Amino acid sequence: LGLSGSSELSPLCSIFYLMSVSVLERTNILKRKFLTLLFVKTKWRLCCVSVSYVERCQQHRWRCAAVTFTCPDGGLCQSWVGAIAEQLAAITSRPRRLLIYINPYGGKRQGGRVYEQKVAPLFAQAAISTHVIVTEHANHARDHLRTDAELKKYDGVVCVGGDGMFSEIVHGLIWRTQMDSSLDPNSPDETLTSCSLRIGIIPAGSTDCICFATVGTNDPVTSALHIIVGDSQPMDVCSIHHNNTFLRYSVSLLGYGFYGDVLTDSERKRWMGPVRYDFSGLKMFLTHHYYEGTVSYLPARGVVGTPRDAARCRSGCVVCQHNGPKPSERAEKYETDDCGETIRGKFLAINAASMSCACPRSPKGLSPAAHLADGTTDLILVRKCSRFDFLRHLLRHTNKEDQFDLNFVEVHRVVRFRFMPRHCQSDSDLELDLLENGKRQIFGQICRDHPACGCAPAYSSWNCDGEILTHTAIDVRVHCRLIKLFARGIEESCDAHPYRGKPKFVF
Ligand SMILES: Nc1ncnc2c1ncn2[C@@H]1O[C@H](COP(=O)(O)OP(=O)(O)OP(=O)(O)O)[C@@H](O)[C@H]1O
Ligand SMILES: CCCCCCCCCCCCC/C=C/[C@@H](O)[C@H](CO)NC(=O)CCCCC
Ligand SMILES: [Ca+2]
Repeated sequence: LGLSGSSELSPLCSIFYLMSVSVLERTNILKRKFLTLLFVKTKWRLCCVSVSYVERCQQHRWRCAAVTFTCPDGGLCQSWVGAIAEQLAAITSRPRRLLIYINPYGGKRQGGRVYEQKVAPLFAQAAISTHVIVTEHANHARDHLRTDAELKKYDGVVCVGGDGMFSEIVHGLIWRTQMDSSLDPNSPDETLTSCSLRIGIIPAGSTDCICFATVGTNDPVTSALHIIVGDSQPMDVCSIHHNNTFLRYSVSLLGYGFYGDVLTDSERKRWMGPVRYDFSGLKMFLTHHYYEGTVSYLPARGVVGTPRDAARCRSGCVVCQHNGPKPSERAEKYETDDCGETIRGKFLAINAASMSCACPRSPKGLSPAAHLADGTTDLILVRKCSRFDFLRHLLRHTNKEDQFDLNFVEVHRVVRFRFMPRHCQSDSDLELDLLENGKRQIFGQICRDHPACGCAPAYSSWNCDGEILTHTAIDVRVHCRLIKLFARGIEESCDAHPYRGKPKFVF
């Protein structure tokens, strides 16, 4: 059966479960329509073994397929089943028990249906036991993971929802892990402990950028299959602090200015569903606000790769392997005053992308050459420019042109950065600010909504993986490979893959 050695990437594709391996007696076969043909063709008393496996399809999608082997001898058939069962039991990376959180209100509100119809049957066939919690309010999953969940009982945690739901799981798990290690999450210099439980994402949100950028598609069945085969993909996480107080973690986009404003505006339009981002995106593009401030950053040293590379982070990425955490280096403390480079200016957007942030809206992402697990984030600064130029920059996220090849855009690969909005910078600035704010408090809302008056707000908000941050002055630090996903990174072009399409069986 081609099961000898590691079956993970055999020409049979990944034979991934045994639950559906069944020995069917003649009477059963008669009842099953799909096997009628088999029965008709065969004259002997018949035994069958059905083996399910993963088949690669187009655009990084995976599907479950099955092949049925027939055998005239019941004893031989049982020994096949025994041999396959032994091979599967030897694969320890596959999860047996999962804790699952479903957000019934994410994206198009289809999370519950998607799970019941597409995912639960696969988990059942794969003999994975599940404990399912349908969340009742925001932060339900995070708080349950922080304190109540009996994590020892599980091999992984799965969220059914979007990036916001994933963020809840990340916050719950990281917090719990640091508490168990007696670490202080409020200290930005703490070397955090990596979470041992892997996280699975069944995409059912509006952007689903973490799923898209780690799997290559937003497809619940594909994600379920990556969980079942026990894939593992480490991921960087940024911690965000304000005055030595922990605010949040970020794994994808941390954006001030344009993306912060889009998020703030779109939250008021949640009832629209995913299309809210298009409305708010257009509105904020027309509003064209810029923000003043100072960005200081520590460039990533001794790493391979730059944000302008043509190479992409793909399954088994050598850049991630090379740059992964090295005990002495990653424990290094950066002195508070040593913040490498400083840039002061007027920005339409300040974005930090810890991974590509590829999503259906932008298939190559905000920073196409960013890496999932290299311990760095790409800091993208878009300076004040004309609407026309900003549109050129934005549109380049959706085509093959380089969005960084513009004189008002710069990008740096960093391990830590800080942002200080201009009006927070000094006492004299603060006085000026108070004076200006007096006017703005009266006109603030009007000015946000009526840009024609020419009075722009002084502050934007940070969009942290789709959540709004409460502070503008922040200190951001990358923690290399703090979490792991049930994923393997995007595989090289599926169409060129030797195992794509119908597998060939050698008997
Ligand atoms: N039962 C619930 N009721 C209300 N809100 C919830 C519930 N469960 C989770 N949430 C919150 O809903 C928010 C959005 O959910 P989710 O991320 O699943 O979808 P989305 O925002 O549409 O997608 P995306 O994040 O991909 O743009 C999350 O921030 C989460 O905290
Ligand atoms: C006027 C022409 C505009 C063309 C713009 C195309 C640019 C698209 C880039 C998309 C980058 C998405 C980054 C992902 C961020 C997620 O962590 C976050 C949570 O789901 N989503 C958003 O904030 C939602 C952000 C949606 C932004 C539109
Ligand atoms: Ca990274």
